Amino acid sequence: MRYAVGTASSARGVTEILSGVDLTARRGEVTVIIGPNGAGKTTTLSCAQGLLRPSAGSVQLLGQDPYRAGADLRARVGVMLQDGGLPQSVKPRTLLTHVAKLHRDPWPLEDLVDRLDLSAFLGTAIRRLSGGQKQRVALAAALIGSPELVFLDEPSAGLDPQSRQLVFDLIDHLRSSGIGIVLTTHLLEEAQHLADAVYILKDGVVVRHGTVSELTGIGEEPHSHTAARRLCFASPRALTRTELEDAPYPLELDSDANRAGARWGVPAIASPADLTALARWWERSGLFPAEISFEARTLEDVFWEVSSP
Ligand SMILES: Nc1ncnc2c1ncn2[C@@H]1O[C@H](COP(=O)(O)OP(=O)(O)OP(=O)(O)O)[C@@H](O)[C@H]1O
Repeated sequence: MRYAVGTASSARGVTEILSGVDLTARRGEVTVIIGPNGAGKTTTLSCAQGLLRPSAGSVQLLGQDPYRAGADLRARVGVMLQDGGLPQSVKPRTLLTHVAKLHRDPWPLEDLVDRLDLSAFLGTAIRRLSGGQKQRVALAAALIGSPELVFLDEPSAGLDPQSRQLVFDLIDHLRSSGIGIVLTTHLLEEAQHLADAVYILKDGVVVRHGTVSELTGIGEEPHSHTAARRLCFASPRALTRTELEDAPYPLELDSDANRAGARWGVPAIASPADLTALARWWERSGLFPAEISFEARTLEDVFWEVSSP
């Protein structure tokens, strides 16, 4: 799909926000969209939900065009927006009970309350709740209708570790119940942990997509000769600025300081030639690493690789 908006600021009067997003989310899977601020994640979700109409391409939501579809389709989809979108003067119990009544087969309220630990503030007006409490109420509101598919825009933003775990457990439960989940997050560790499929968006374009294993080159084919690896080495001494600038690849400092014994990471070693380039740099610098190893690459490594200019 593509999505363009008319603005006064651009030369042609139109700004294209999404210019090549091809995304499929499956039932019983967690599809995670990641990307820097302004990449187009929320816009993608809004088009997928039928809140915005793509200017080109098409969107199918449970087999229908969400922009034209009626209330029947909306009732089958749960949505948690980034800004909550909750009525501020209402109490969570009133809100959830009301929304439940709009659905044929709602999620039992007490079960949702337990899973999201809402009981302590069910009777407090939403405007008086903390940010993390509001997030959990917004998630409950997205789920109370027992949707077949849910869109969650940064569901764990601002949550403390315990609440985040509750949300993870609930997402696992949704997945194992066969519900499709599409979510955005800035927490790459969370994306790596939760995702069945990952889409990396940059400037309105999907620049990479696949399973975590496919993107990081780990997991399914650990001995694949083509998969990039992260190399770590322990430096026998601190590296000088000139040496760092001369390195054939950007180095990441894994230790707390650049000193003797510090560990350094090289994110993507993809071939023996890359190793040779690194060894040549060690030779030029008179460095003989005390230890060299390969590490599994993370989604974060891939993210930095594709988001650097
Ligand atoms: N109605 C609009 N008119 C003009 N520009 C818009 C409009 N809506 C969004 N944009 C721009 O589109 C781009 C993508 O916005 P979007 O909210 O989809 O990004 P995002 O990836 O969700 O960002 P974040 O991580 O900050 O939430 C941004 O540059 C934003 O300023």
